[in-house]
Amino acid sequence: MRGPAGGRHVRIIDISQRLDASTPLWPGEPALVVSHHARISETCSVNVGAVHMALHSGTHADAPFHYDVAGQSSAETALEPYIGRCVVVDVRRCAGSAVDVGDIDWSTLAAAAAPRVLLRTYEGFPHAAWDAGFRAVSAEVIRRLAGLGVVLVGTDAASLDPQDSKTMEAHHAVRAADMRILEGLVLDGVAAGVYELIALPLPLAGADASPVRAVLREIAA
Ligand SMILES: N[C@@H](CC(=O)c1ccccc1NC=O)C(=O)O
Ligand SMILES: [Zn+2]
Ligand SMILES: [Zn+2]
Repeated sequence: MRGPAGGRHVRIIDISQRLDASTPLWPGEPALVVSHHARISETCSVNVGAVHMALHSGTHADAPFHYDVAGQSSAETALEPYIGRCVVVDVRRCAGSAVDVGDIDWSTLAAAAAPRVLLRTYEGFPHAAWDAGFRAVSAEVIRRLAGLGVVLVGTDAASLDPQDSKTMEAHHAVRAADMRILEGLVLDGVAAGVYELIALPLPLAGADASPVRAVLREIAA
């Protein structure tokens, strides 16, 4: 089938938050501002804008530099982890404050043979307000995923570690296994299963995170 752009028609599921002044922010972070320093008028032929945004707002990729003083910035990190086969795992029934080893069906996960794992914790993404009680991920889950060869872990929560964490155990387990992280995904209505993920960080020099436009493509059966 041919799509509007003339290419083969594949269903693309956008799993990115919309970025505007009401996008929920980590407490104390600066609000997103898109400003315009040129406006179409009699003397100017174009609109031209600039953006000011917190790097851990919206759907984003943490760069290793976020949790490692010697880690790579968004500009330096390889892109391979951010494109390819992934599995969406439904952990909505998880009862604790963090996704634990017992909340995951490991045999189904291993059978998916996907080097990228996205965890769906929310029934519905909290677009209207910051959710301080988001569900973190235990470091043991990260270690188990690393043991299966997973190179990227994503979550619809704001972070892998609890908001008040001082130890950042999940992030450090990610660092130990040199994995990559996506946070703030929107997985509402996304069925558990295997997809192709595309979620590329921008080559922002020195940045500890980058916004991504994260999408899933359905894999033809
Ligand atoms: N750990 C979070 C982000 C984070 O820690 C953070 C983000 C913005 C402002 C402060 C933060 N942490 C600090 O105390 C993350 O996983 O990306
Ligand atoms: Zn982050
Ligand atoms: Zn993080």
